[in-house]
Amino acid sequence: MESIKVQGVSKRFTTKKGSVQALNSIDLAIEDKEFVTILGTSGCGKSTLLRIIGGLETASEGHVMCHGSQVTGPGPDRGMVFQQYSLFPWMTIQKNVEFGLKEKGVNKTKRIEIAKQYIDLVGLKGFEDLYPKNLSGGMQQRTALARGLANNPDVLLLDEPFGALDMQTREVMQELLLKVWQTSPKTIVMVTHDIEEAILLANRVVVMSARPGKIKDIIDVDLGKQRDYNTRLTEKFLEYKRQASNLIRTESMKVM
Ligand SMILES: Nc1ncnc2c1ncn2[C@@H]1O[C@H](COP(=O)(O)OP(=O)(O)OP(=O)(O)O)[C@@H](O)[C@H]1O
Repeated sequence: MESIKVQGVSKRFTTKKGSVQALNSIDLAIEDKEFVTILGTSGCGKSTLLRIIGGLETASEGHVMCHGSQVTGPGPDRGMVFQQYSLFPWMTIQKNVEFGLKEKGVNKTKRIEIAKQYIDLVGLKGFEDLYPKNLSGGMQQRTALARGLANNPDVLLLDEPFGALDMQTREVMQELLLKVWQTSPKTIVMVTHDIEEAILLANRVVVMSARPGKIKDIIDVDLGKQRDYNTRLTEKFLEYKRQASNLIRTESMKVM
């Protein structure tokens, strides 16, 4: 069953300084419980595409369907996690993770239980009563991920969620996300400019061309579901990396 269907989506931004064609005729169908990563050079329109799927931005042409309904704005069926973790600074970690559940009307006992479960999953047990400012960037990002997961949306949209993290924390978070997807699969669409991350996590990598963003190629990643850090060292992984790197290099040359 299709989860997301992007049909003929183009986007032009008009500002005082002129207009920018960010996306050009994007067609993309994402199956239920797929993990799709969107890879491309800086400025090719990755975030714009994700924001249109999330309903935070409108398409100039075309539309997006989510489980058969046209996307006209943000909705609880699509959760988003951004690079800037956008936590509420006046709320504790526990309250931040509970926030979406409260909005959905989940009763107090249940939401405390669910929030604790996800705080535990992202390795923040014991930090529940602290405020975001008391945590490192990596811990804040883990909180944002826990909040996104706790809401249990049908579709999780991730915009460079690990972009600001140091390499080691980033790898831990990638494995964590893989574990979550392996144990409770859901549709995930993630924007990244990290080729290895895109391959390690996804079952399909969408490679975009330089602006105006179009889909240049889609790589089917056949690495099985049980992946971990060592998967990066396999021949198959390196072959996907070669393929994606060549596509990206061609596009980067066009920009320069
Ligand atoms: N709100 C906006 N107003 C005007 N132009 C915009 C707006 N948002 C994005 N753009 C432009 O649209 C193009 C695509 O931007 P977008 O952020 O989607 O690219 P990206 O691939 O996510 O880039 P990066 O990898 O650098 O984050 C860029 O040229 C950007 O400057």
